[in-house]
Amino acid sequence: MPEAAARLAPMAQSASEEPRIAIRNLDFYYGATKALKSVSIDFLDRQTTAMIGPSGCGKSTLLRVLNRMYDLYPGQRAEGEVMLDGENIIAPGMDINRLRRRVGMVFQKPTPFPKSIYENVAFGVRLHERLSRSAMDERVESSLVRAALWGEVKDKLNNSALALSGGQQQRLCIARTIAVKPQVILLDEPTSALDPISTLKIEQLIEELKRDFTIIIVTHNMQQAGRCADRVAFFYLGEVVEVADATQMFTAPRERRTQEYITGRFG
Ligand SMILES: Nc1ncnc2c1ncn2[C@@H]1O[C@H](COP(=O)(O)OP(=O)(O)OP(=O)(O)O)[C@@H](O)[C@H]1O
Repeated sequence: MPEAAARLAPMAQSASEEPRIAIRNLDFYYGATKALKSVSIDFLDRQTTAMIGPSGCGKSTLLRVLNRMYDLYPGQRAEGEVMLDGENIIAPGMDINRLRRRVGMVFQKPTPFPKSIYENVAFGVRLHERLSRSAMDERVESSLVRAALWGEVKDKLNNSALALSGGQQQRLCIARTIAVKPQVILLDEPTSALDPISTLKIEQLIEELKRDFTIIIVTHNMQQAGRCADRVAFFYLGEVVEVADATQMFTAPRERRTQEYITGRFG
């Protein structure tokens, strides 16, 4: 790991069987529509879990619960337990700013701010921490190094982020996310708008980042789930049908519906 990246890494331990997030009996409603039905699942620390399933099965809804994005919309509500390090994050009274610092999100389409490359990374850090100029420079550099973008942008940090390619913009969004030192990173189909080379770079990045973060990725791409994930969860009609190690999921799924989905018989 390059020196700047090592400075950002909170710890270097092997993957753990400890759940970072433990969800029990989670129901989610869009008004009268029940989009998640009694979902129970653990997301393990320093592992990548892929959520797969046909369109409309509730994958994005679960991501939206994990950083309480639904809070902004009247009529949307979650019931049950979503424990992050022992704290129920869907309970009233949860500090949403603190939660969003702990749970970062990268969206399907790259969403850089219309600001410089430097400011894109520094902006979120300033919301949470007061750093000296040199400490901020160091944070920006280490985040860009970890997002495998530093070499491409180090001489143009003051240029607009919007002038970067789509793949570079997505890595910048990952740098922006890790700069605030979250515990969990949510990725909602992060490569669906990217070319194969950029996709490969993001997948390599995910592999590297899981040493320090709990990663949850939604993908429609079975090969991607196979390449990136330690564990895979199959969702269908708002329910978790099966959670298994990636190898087992793709070679010997327990449930008939999982097998039908991963072999392309529906979805
Ligand atoms: N804003 C909304 N209002 C009402 N219903 C919604 C809303 N967003 C999603 N839903 C419904 O909730 C269910 C789950 O949707 P969700 O977007 O979580 O599925 P998904 O598995 O992520 O699908 P996709 O793979 O197509 O992104 C679907 O039945 C969908 O129609």
